[in-house]
Amino acid sequence: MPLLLSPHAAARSPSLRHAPCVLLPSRVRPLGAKPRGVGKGRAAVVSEKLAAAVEGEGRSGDGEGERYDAIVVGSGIGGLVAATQLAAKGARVLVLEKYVIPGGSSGYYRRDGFTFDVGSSVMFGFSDKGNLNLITRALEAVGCKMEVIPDPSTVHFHLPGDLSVLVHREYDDFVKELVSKFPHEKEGILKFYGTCWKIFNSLNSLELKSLEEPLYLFGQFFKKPLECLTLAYYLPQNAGDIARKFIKDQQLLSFIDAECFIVSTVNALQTPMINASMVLCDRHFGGINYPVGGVGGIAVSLANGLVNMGSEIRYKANVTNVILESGKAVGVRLSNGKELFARTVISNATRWDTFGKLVKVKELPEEEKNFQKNYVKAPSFLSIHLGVKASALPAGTDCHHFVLEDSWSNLEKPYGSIFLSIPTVLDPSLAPDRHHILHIFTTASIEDWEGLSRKDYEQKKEVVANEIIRRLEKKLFPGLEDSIILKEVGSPKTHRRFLARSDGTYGPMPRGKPKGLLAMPFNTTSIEGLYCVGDSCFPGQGVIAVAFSGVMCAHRVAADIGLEQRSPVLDTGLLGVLRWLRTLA
Ligand SMILES: NC(=O)c1ccc[n+]([C@@H]2O[C@H](COP(=O)([O-])OP(=O)(O)OC[C@H]3O[C@@H](n4cnc5c(N)ncnc54)[C@H](O)[C@@H]3O)[C@@H](O)[C@H]2O)c1
Ligand SMILES: CC(C)=CCC/C(C)=C/C=C/C(C)=C/C=C/C(C)=C/C=C/C=C(C)/C=C/C=C(C)/C=C/C=C(\C)CCC=C(C)C
Repeated sequence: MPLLLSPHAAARSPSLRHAPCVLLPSRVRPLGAKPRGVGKGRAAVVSEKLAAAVEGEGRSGDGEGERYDAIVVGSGIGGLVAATQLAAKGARVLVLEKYVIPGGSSGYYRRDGFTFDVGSSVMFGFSDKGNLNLITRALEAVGCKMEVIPDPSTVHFHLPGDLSVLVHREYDDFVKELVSKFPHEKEGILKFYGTCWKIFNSLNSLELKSLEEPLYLFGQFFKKPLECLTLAYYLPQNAGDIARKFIKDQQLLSFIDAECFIVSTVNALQTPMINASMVLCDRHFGGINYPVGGVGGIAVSLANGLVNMGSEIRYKANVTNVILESGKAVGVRLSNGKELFARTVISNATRWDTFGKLVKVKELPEEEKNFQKNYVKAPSFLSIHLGVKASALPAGTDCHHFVLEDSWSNLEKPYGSIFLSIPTVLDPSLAPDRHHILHIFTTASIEDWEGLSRKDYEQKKEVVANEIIRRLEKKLFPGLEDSIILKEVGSPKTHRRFLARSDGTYGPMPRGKPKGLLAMPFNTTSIEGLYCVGDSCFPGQGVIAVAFSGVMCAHRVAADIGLEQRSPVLDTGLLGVLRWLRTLA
């Protein structure tokens, strides 16, 4: 019978708590490591170090009295990339994670032989070419390489009016498929996606570092003037406006809305053109690649790499305050009262949590008021993890699906559209033999789940999840319900609690129609020594997006603590101009 347990409860059991050190890393090959079974592999050594860190036996005891170069609050991909990039530049970093394993919404949990990804299984940036393979590069920076499985089809869209579009890995196949559905819009299709390629190629030609660091930024303008000007031109623009220049067919425009919605939780008119171009092209350029062993392996590898480079990560370390001295961030206080000090503090909590909870100031800084004027918390989501008998899926089933059955007007409504990933199509090792994982999620807001008794809450999870499963059974997989052997449902409250995200939010979304990415804050904050990283920083939601925010943050922090070149005069000028530009949005 279905189990209704918190999906994250698994990681609290002592045996599973050690799982990432023993099992996931066995699928992670540090660069140059000996094959397994030849001596004591480096992976094993790294794993032991992580185990020690998890147990609180890291290199420097409890760390009280020490002063780090940077303390990172939170070990989401944004926080881990910032931490590992800094460690690779020679900084001494301490990562403090409230939960028991790394990864945040890119974590994992195991149950009854199934390895579930907590969040998305659609991985961009994991190829071996170009400059935008930021996940591959982040791992390489700490000496790791993960084996990946190429996904032959990015997403299979099942849309109103029985419109079915499969996004093939090969761009030409995708265009052929789309043109076959909208032959009268062939030219518009080529022009819209062609514009995306122009932007993507510009992005991919740059060496990606902090856009808040003038020596780098001006250097890039000098080396790649056309590409930088192209990006500057599209920075304040949105995908929906560009699409409307070339395309008239309303259904095709709605398809582009759905394309944008799955990466930004808003329609195309609200999705920055640069972000849309990034995902609509990288899926064909580098392709979508799934890490063998599950998405959770990325965070475990980064945490391993961090420890291996002489820095630290501590779990069950709940930061309650950023300590300010004369208006400067100098350290953090934990819920157990311990204080830890550093030259800089980097928060991977959302900006709402950072400035709503961790930083105790009388008034919200202007910069944050501006952020909250432009962005609201996107709804949270309802997630359903299923273990099913393989017989439920027809042969050749694609890995990722997006389902919106009846009306385009439901696209952005709570429970309106359904995201579905079946990672076992690519990596069968995630489930017992002859079984699959179905990870289903749909947007839902926290208000809908508050104020219920325990019994009503559990009942509601069961009712809402069953309705979503019924819809999938009707649209895609007849007999699905009878094939379920394991079911776990997470509500917005689950996500708020276990991901430590305000209202369980999926990320920031524009309050109205944004000026592209112009209003999105970078990593510095109005508090000296305090930086933010993650999806409430430029360029927003997405694992690869937060990885970029981590790279940018590490570069800016490294310059500020003297590990990279800087010019204080140019810094003041550029940061002032960027602050002013944000107020124009
Ligand atoms: N929002 C979601 O639920 C969700 C789902 C799927 C994928 N994703 C992807 O992941 C991205 C988010 O990555 P991210 O790097 O911004 O961060 P994240 O939210 O994934 O991770 C933040 C980490 O910080 C920890 N944390 C927060 N407050 C803390 C505190 N006070 N003390 C100690 N630890 C604390 C959390 O436990 C969590 O592990 C999203 O943009 C999205 O693409 C998100
Ligand atoms: C500095 C100024 C003002 C001007 C200078 C001009 C200049 C040089 C600008 C440079 C800009 C740069 C470098 C911008 C870089 C932008 C990048 C790298 C953006 C990346 C965006 C990535 C995104 C948005 C990725 C999103 C991915 C997501 C959300 C994936 C998840 C998918 C799902 C949740 C869907 C699951 C789907 C199914 C169907 C199951």
